[in-house]
Amino acid sequence: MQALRPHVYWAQRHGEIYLRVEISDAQSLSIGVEENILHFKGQGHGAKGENEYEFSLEFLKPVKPEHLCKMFGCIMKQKKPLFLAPDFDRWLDESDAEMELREKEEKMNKISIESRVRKDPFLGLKKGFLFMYNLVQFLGYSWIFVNMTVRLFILGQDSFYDTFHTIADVMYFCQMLAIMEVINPAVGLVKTGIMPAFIQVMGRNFILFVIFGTLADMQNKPVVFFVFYLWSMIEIFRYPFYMLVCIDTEWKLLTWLKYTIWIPLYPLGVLAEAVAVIQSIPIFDETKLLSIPVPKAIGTSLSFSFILQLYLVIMFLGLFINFRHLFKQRTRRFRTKKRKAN
Ligand SMILES: CCCCCCCCCCCCC[C@@H](O)CC(=O)SCCNC(=O)CCNC(=O)[C@H](O)C(C)(C)COP(=O)(O)OP(=O)(O)OC[C@H]1O[C@@H](n2cnc3c(N)ncnc32)[C@H](O)[C@@H]1OP(=O)(O)O
Repeated sequence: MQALRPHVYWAQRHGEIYLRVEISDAQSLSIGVEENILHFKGQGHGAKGENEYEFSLEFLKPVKPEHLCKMFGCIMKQKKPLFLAPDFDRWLDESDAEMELREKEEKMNKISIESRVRKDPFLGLKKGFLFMYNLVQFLGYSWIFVNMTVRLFILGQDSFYDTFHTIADVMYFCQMLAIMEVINPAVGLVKTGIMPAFIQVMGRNFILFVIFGTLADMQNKPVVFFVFYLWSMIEIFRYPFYMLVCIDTEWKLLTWLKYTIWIPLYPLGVLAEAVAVIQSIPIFDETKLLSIPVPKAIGTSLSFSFILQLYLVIMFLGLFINFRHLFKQRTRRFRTKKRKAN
């Protein structure tokens, strides 16, 4: 008895080929691959009633028997045999297939990220700590910003002259606490570089503790107002943004502000700090405060103003490093968001 060919439905997706052989009550099935040829043999109820059915299919490339389902590209070498029909139930056109592949990849990525995240038993504690840290900073800087704004409205320009005496204690507290921003990436609490945080925290603390803190003559200058106001203006957006990060939430407007408002504020902040440094130079020269003693052959002492002139150069280097860092962070943030939206 000559074996008959069954109806075979064929569908191909990116990494898989589906062959559906239309035989019911199939028995004595023998399916195998030799090099690039698939052999099928079986008995059952098919297109010509109860019979033995068999067919062979030649593919373009050899197929390992253990990888029967792992074939790529256009795999059939011969012209489509007459008994082979497309299986539209499983059929995906190219864009569907691509989309399915992308969805699969995204699912796998999500699973791998989730499993990595789940591995950290202290994650809740870390997030709780960061949330509290950001909350305290937010409250501190909000108090500074609101206080300065209210005083500006009530007293006008007069408020410029006693900013330091009204605000300094809270600013000292917030800026001391901000040292955590260097420690956090150092101990792996936040995944970012230490350098930008170090530049910012040390730069600000230098102005606060050395320039304003040690010179009483600097404390009633209007420049204090501008420095403190510019610092607090970014922080009232930055810390609530971080707080939301800690509870896996996002407010789009806040994200946009956090990643955009530094563009005018950072250069203005550095400019205000530079003005403060320049204004302090004659005071340090006059008072000889913090001057460094040198061997008598060279002179009596090295004025601190020399260090300040050096600091002015370092400051613009710091501005350049951090501006570039903030710009990169911004591009990364909005590029990732855009990709997610597409
Ligand atoms: C005596 C020696 C001195 C030596 C130094 C001399 C240098 C002198 C130069 C001084 C120039 C300083 C001038 C400066 O004082 C002027 C001003 O500040 S003016 C006001 C305007 N300022 C700004 O706009 C700056 C704002 N600051 C920042 O954005 C950051 O503080 C900065 C350190 C610059 C960058 O921070 P970071 O690298 O952490 O970037 P991101 O904010 O994007 O965060 C990265 C990821 O980490 C997560 N993260 C970070 N911190 C926290 C936190 N506290 N809680 C929770 N999560 C946190 C964040 O979410 C990011 O993760 P993801 O991307 O997944 O969201």
